Parts: sequence; structure tokens; C-alpha cells
Amino acid sequence: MSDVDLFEAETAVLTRATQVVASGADEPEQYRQALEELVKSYGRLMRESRRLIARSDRTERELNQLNSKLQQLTDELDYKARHDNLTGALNRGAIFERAHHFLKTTSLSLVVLDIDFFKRINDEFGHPTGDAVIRELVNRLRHTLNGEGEVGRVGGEEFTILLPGVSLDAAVVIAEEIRLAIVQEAFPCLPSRPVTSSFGISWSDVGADFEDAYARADAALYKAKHGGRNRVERDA
Ligand SMILES: Nc1nc2c(ncn2[C@@H]2O[C@H](COP(=O)(O)OP(=O)(O)OP(=O)(O)O)[C@@H](O)[C@H]2O)c(=O)[nH]1
Repeated sequence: MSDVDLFEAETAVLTRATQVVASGADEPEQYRQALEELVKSYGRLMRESRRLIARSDRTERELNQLNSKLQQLTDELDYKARHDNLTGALNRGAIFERAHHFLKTTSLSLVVLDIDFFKRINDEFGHPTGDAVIRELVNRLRHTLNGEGEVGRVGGEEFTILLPGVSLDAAVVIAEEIRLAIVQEAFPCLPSRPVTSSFGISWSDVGADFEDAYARADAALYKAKHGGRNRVERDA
């Protein structure tokens, strides 16, 4: 650290002026000189102060800009860590976390949904068409849910819908609406054939174990697949 006195010149001027006053000098010229030096120093101090204040304001503005950029990047990172980048739905980790969270305070209907024969779509029409089908399917899910529940992509062509506080019967009705929204109108990206999907649903009371809820919905999905696909099955 340097010991440089930033106000060395001003201190010297002040010391001289103090000495003139303390000596009780008779010569007006001595007072005039001391005053002149003080005025110059004071002016310089004011100019320096203004410059420093302007610089500190500028630094503060830059710091604020950097802080909001950092906050924006943090939010983007957080969003990317929790969302699937193909569809914008919650990713597997995030939707499971939401399910755990809901089950602490409410009952939960859990829907698992899987596109039927998706491998054939990929094989016959190519991976980009497969991706477009996945995106369109999520759009239809969202549109049908109209803000209710939460949608997650838990695997390639497998999705989970959380319906907190919704009964099993009501969840079956919602899943049926989604099934129809998918199958009834051809996908613009795949106009030559209908896309269908199978659904399994479980209902759990508050405090239930999520893994068990998921396993029961998955078993119902298995039943839907083996019962002919394009259908909704509930946990027995
Ligand atoms: N286009 C695309 N395909 C994916 C993606 N993730 C997984 N897949 C494909 O999804 C297909 C899943 O096939 P399977 O698990 O055999 O299921 P399926 O053909 O839908 O048959 P069922 O579920 O029994 O009706 C595989 O061909 C994967 O390569 C993805 O992000 N995009």
C-alpha cells in the first residue's frame, strides 16, 4: 500500500494559512497570499470532487447493468436446467420435483402419456418429423389443459401431467380430452396419418409416496398399450 497523501498540496496550503493567522502578521499581503492559495486549493478540490462523483456514478451504473445481466443469465440457466429444450415442458428432474412438492400438501392425479409406435414415425418420416410431432403434441397438451396442471417430458416420447387436487374420475375425463385433441385432427407435420397416444393414470392422497404413484400410473399405461393403445387406463 502506498502512503502517498492525496491532499499533500492542500495540507501545505492550509498549514501556511494557519501559521499566518496564528502569527498575527501585520502585513495584509501575507493574508492576501494565504487567501489566494486557499481559494486555488479549494477550487481544485471542488473540481476533483465533481470528477470523482461523476466517476463513481458511472461505476455504479455499470455495476447495476452487470448485476441485472448476471441476474438474467442466472434466470436463463435456471430455466434451462429445469426445462426440456425441444418442447419447453419441464424436464424429468423438474416434474418429479414438482410431484414430490405437491404430494406434501395435496392429493395428486398423475397422468403418464406415451406416443404410440413413435419409433415407426421416426423410421418412416425421419427424426426431424419425429421432433415436430413431439412439439405439436405438447402444444395440444397445453392447449387442452388451458393452464391447469403441469406438463413434463420424462423421456423421448413419454410425458407426465400433474393434476394436483384433481380426482381420479376428473383426471380420466381430462386425459380423454387430451387423447381426442391428439388423434382427432391430423398433425400439420404429419398429415398422412393420425398420431395416437396411450395414457395411464394414478391418484394419490396427500403424503403418498411419489415412486409408488408413478409406478401405478406406469402400470396403467402398460395396460393401455397392451389393450390396443390410443386409450386411457386408470390405476385399479
Ligand atoms: N424424433 C425423436 N425421437 C426420439 C426422441 N427421443 C427418443 N426418440 C425415439 O422414440 C422411439 C421410442 O420407441 P419405443 O420405445 O420403441 O416406443 P414406440 O415405438 O413408441 O412404441 P410403443 O410405445 O410401444 O407404442 C425410439 O425410436 C427413440 O429413438 C427425440 O427426442 N426425438
